[in-house]
Amino acid sequence: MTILDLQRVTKRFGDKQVLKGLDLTVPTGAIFGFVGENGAGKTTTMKLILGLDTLDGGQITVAGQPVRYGRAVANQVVGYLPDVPAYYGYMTSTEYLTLCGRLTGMREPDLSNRITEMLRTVDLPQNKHRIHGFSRGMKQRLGIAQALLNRPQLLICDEPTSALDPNGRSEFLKLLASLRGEMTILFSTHILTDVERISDQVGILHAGVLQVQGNLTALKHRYARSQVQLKFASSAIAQQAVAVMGRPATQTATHVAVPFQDDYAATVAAVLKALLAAHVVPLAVDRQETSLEDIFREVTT
Ligand SMILES: Nc1ncnc2c1ncn2[C@@H]1O[C@H](COP(=O)(O)OP(=O)(O)OP(=O)(O)O)[C@@H](O)[C@H]1O
Repeated sequence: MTILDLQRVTKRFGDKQVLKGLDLTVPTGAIFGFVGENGAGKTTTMKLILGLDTLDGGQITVAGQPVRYGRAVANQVVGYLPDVPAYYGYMTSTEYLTLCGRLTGMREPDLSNRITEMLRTVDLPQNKHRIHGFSRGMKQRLGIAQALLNRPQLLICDEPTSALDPNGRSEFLKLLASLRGEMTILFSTHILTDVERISDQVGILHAGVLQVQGNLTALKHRYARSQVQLKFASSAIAQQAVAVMGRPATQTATHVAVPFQDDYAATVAAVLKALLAAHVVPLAVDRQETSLEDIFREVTT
């Protein structure tokens, strides 16, 4: 089942063609990490999904319903957390959520019950504190409470962790992960380790199209690069190691990566033999795993 489907979507601002025929499919129930360089068009794509901007070409459907600019049909099933949520700072979180709920047609007593439930979900106290005194992390959590108020099937978050410190990020990711199974989540980010931590699906936007999309584990398998990684005490020793190895190797500061075809053990044995013969001793030897960052670099450069 697919909750979100973009087909051949194009979008231009002036003479800049941002989206050039974007196809994107998000399976129901996925946590989808949407990544791309600055200016790749992630926010633009999210605004198009929300019907907040006009499509130049192509089509978007959310839960089987076509999205049209300015029409909120699809928005009844979508919750949105913008990159910089705007609040009325003089309100308390309960007052703010009450306003949001009323604007979307929620009524008492469902609204009050839902607000209590959502504040508990995002771990915010139901008290008289005004939003202007909230930390960035608390504001992001309030943003999620607002986005979830209307029981969306699809939650869209635009760079939700970029302004948070490591603890705030970790808590926020746990909150998103705790929603798994209740809804589908599409979130954009530059922090690839965040995607690796909670996403099962990933899409990499580059040059106006999705260069790669799919299950993260399958992608890592597909892009797996077989390399032995060696660590040395200094860059000078690493450089010396490359010189005595007699095989292709890439040095990055104190590390040297040696590609191999099939046999990890045989490669390590041959490399160590050459190094020890020259009295060059590595501090560590490891098999390099493919990270999302490796895949990102490969498809965007
Ligand atoms: N309303 C607009 N008018 C003109 N240009 C725009 C508009 N909105 C976006 N752009 C341009 O479209 C391109 C894509 O912007 P967008 O914000 O979608 O990228 P992004 O991938 O979200 O970037 P970032 O990661 O930096 O937030 C950028 O070059 C941006 O300057």
